[in-house]
Amino acid sequence: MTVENDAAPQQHDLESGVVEVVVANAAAGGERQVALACDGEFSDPFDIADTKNVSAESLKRWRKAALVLNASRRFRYTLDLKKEEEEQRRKASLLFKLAGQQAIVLGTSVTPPTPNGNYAIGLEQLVSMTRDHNHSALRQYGGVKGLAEMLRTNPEMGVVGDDDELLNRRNAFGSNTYPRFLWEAWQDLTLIILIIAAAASLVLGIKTEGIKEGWYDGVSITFAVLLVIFVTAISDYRQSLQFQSLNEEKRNIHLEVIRGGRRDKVSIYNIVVGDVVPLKIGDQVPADGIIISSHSLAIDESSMTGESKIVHKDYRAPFLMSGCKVADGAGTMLVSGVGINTEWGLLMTSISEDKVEETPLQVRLNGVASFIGIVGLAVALFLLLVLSARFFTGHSKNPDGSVQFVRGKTNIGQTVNGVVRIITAAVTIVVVAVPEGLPLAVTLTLAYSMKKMMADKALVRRLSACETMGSATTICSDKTGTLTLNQMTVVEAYVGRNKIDPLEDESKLHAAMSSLVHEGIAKNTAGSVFPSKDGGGIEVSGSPTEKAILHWGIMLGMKFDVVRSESILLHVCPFNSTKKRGGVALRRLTDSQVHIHWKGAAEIILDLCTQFIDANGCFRSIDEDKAFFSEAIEDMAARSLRCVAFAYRSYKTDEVPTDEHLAQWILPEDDLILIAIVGIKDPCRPGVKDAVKLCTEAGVKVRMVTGDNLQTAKAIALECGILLSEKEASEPNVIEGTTFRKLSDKEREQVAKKILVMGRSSPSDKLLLVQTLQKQGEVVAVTGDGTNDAPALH
Ligand SMILES: Nc1ncnc2c1ncn2[C@@H]1O[C@H](COP(=O)(O)OP(=O)(O)OP(=O)(O)O)[C@@H](O)[C@H]1O
Ligand SMILES: [Ca+2]
Repeated sequence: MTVENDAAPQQHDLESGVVEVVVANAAAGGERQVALACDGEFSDPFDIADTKNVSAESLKRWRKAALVLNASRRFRYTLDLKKEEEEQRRKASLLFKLAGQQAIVLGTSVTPPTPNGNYAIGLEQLVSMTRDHNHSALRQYGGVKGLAEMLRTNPEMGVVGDDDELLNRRNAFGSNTYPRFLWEAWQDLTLIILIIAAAASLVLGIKTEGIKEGWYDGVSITFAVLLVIFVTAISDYRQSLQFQSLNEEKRNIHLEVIRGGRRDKVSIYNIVVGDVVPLKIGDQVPADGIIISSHSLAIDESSMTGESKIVHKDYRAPFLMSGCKVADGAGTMLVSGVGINTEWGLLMTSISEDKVEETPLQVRLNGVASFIGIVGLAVALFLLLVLSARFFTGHSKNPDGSVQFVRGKTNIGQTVNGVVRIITAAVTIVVVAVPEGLPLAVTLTLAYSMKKMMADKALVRRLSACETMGSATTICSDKTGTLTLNQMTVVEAYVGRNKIDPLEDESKLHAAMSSLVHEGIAKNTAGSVFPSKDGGGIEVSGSPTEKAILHWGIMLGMKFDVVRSESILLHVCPFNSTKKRGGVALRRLTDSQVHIHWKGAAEIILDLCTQFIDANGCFRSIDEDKAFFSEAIEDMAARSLRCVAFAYRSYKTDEVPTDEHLAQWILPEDDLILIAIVGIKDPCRPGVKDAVKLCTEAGVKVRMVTGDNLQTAKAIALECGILLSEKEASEPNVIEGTTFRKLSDKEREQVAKKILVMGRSSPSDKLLLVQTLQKQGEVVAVTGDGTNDAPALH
């Protein structure tokens, strides 16, 4: 699913932080989706935790099947998710090792490349190099550059990307899909007991009462059993179909690739070998590949290795594995393996899925049903023993008073009849005791509610979420993208002390000044500007905030490609939600000067500035004017604008770290010179006010927890009814993340309940609030669309 998010680098956040109920927003054309989570398991679509029932022996037994009946439905009293997850990770890492050994058998020696159709390298060589992380092979193929050449792709422009070429690549190297298997199982103790009982009744009935009368019991039990089996099977089958389509949807991540110099959004299934894919924090590595360029790139490989370990990747460790997450930094990769040819694909085909999950209520009811069944069985056995003992010791009498069994006198036929009567009584108890319909009723109810929610365009990933969500007492919602539309436009801008009005009017700016503005916008961005497909206009990619800023740059007359080519990037410190700023270091080609540009939350950047540039292009100390800038920011924020500031500093060329130390360079952020401040409008989502009101009336308290400026948050909260009046908008109802963080545990508990708006919160502040509320017995729902919401959602 595509999630547009403002917090810069997250596009597939949902995949990184999933999430119980996913509500697709119909109004936004299904493009935007909001995730709700309630206290549950944190897994992702590519997560090993999705898979169950893996064992070495059962590996062999997996069959492809569409019909999924739930295995071991009866004897699970609790959902031990933690343990399950651990187990799966263990199994996954085992498989991973096995796969590794397999690869070794394939041979790690470097085979010279053999041509493959249009390409100078064959599938086998690519696969073995990628899977083994074979550095010497990569070196022999000429590094990532040489490999790109062999694969007929350009590290900057990507593949040409027309349909024919993509098809060729798919034919030569496969496509990025892999077969999935469902774990077929149906085995249900109560039903088995009933089937045996039915058979027994049939035999006994016919034996005691003859064919004509005796079949009633047996056949009616069989009928009941069949009815239950059919209804359960049909509902499970439909449920599994729904889950299948849902999973497909969930896995169908859309991501940016560079094709023909443009940034295209394509489905993960359409990635081909040779594609150049930009990666940023929160993204998932969509296929196996090799790094072309990277800046502080760190990858979370826990989904592959089972150990939760963040690995740093650069030209020294250039191999990326599909299915892993980008934990930090940014980079671009060259795809060298897709689908079944990746480590992940291998794993996926060997692990089955048991998709039908149970809610806690279902598990408990199943437990009760099983328990009653077992008690019934035990009582029946006990009865059987007692009656048999009585019968064979001559204690049971016929209605006429005669003893039923006398040793030596009663003939075999009569004895058998007596025993059969006893067994019939026992079987009757079993049949009566087994409450088969109980779990079935719950399954049907849930399936029905799921269907209803689907009709409302809400995908329920975890059935238990419906139950838990129903008892939520409070919602912690993020702002950007959930309460607001995440459609941003710059509506106000200051360059130096000058308010730019109209926004495209650069005429009052000093030339040096506007060149710095252009440099800051075009170089310090994770977004991009490129000609649109039809050739006429231009397109802008990136997070909504980045897009808004780039659009403003274009309005000012910035030529993206020209500005980009005027300097070389030395180092990037990508934006993240904790620091709330991102920076780059660049060397200008004209005068070899090194500039370090920062861009981020306005008041935070302003605090780092010691100077600003005045109308004549001269540097001036900021001391006297700081109040002016602070006021400008406050004023924009109070009108619900998001404020972003630009600043820069120059740096001594000879102090720039050498190439091998460049990756570890911590960009200096003191003594900055303020360039510009912009106010970005992000309108409230229509209907939010009513939704908040509905929640409040239902007794669910809505709180806003946002990474944005407190004033902006306050203004939006007033707009959408989370804050009812200005009067309410004071501490502790409205609080900054840092203030909340610094409180003692005790104070925090007192404050947490009162918080309605929390601004400038880091991802861990969001989590802290949720945990504090949970500690007080609240059932907390979390909504969010960004990686900054992931810990709290989890
Ligand atoms: N690409 C960016 N570059 C620099 N600064 C940014 C960028 N995007 C956002 N900011 C700044 O960081 C702040 C956003 O922080 P964060 O990502 O934690 O919150 P968010 O996801 O936008 O909001 P919410 O938590 O409500 O969804 C903004 O107020 C803005 O000033
Ligand atoms: Ca958000």
